[in-house]
Amino acid sequence: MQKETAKDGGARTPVLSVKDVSYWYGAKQALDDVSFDVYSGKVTALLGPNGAGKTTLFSLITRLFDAPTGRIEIDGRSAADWGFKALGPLGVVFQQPTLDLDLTVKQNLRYFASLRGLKRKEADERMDRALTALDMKERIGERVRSLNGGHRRRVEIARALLHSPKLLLLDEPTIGLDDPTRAAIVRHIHELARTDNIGVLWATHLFDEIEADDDLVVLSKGRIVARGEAKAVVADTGAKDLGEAFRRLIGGDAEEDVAI
Ligand SMILES: Nc1ncnc2c1ncn2[C@@H]1O[C@H](COP(=O)(O)OP(=O)(O)OP(=O)(O)O)[C@@H](O)[C@H]1O
Repeated sequence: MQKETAKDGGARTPVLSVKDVSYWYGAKQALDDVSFDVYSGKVTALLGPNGAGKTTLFSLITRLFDAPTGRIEIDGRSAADWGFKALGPLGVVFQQPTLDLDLTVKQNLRYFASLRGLKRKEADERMDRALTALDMKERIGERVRSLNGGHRRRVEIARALLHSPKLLLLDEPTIGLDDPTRAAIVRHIHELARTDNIGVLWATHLFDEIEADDDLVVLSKGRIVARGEAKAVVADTGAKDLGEAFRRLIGGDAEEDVAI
């Protein structure tokens, strides 16, 4: 597994390591030799326009598909060697919501906790903690149907945190939300990464969701075109901000829906 030297001189081990991964849908290549790492306590933003390959990458990490080439390790374990056990340290929020609208927040979370094998007392404690971190504790008894989009998203994130994952995958979790709600979720996730030492991989096409200290992976047409701390990527391109850096990096692949 690749290691990286931290600023204090110590080696840090990635909680997610993606190495030389390629993927084809028939003759169409969606990912081309993709390699990067995600570290504990940090948000890694996966930035790319529509069609760059972000969802395909998430499908490979979560084992919805098998990677025909390369290796993916979560907390040092590859699913190729460990099967679905390798996914234990993983929490996921997919693009499409998957809550049961007719159940309350509590019922949804309890159901998920039981699938994860958590005992009732432990599940309730963790539920409490995750909902508090996301400012949703007061809504625990409400039916999900009565919540707005932003609050439903927070419940999904709380659910993904119940089993104390070391790695959290978020596939464009703020899609369809208004700006203040987006900003609140971005802030919560960055705080969670720091306080709970979780490695976060955040797929997005919105520059304002990325902080200067975040790690950044820029994906274009299935290939990584830049990788490093966001501020270093901006400095390396000589751009004035991330938006300009991104346009320079992806050139003709820039699309209008990639927003500053
Ligand atoms: N089931 C499929 N069959 C064929 N091609 C596909 C399939 N799914 C995705 N692709 C293609 O693979 C490439 C990567 O798609 P992917 O959905 O991973 O990108 P993305 O960055 O997640 O985009 P979006 O933000 O729109 O979800 C695109 O060119 C897409 O058209």
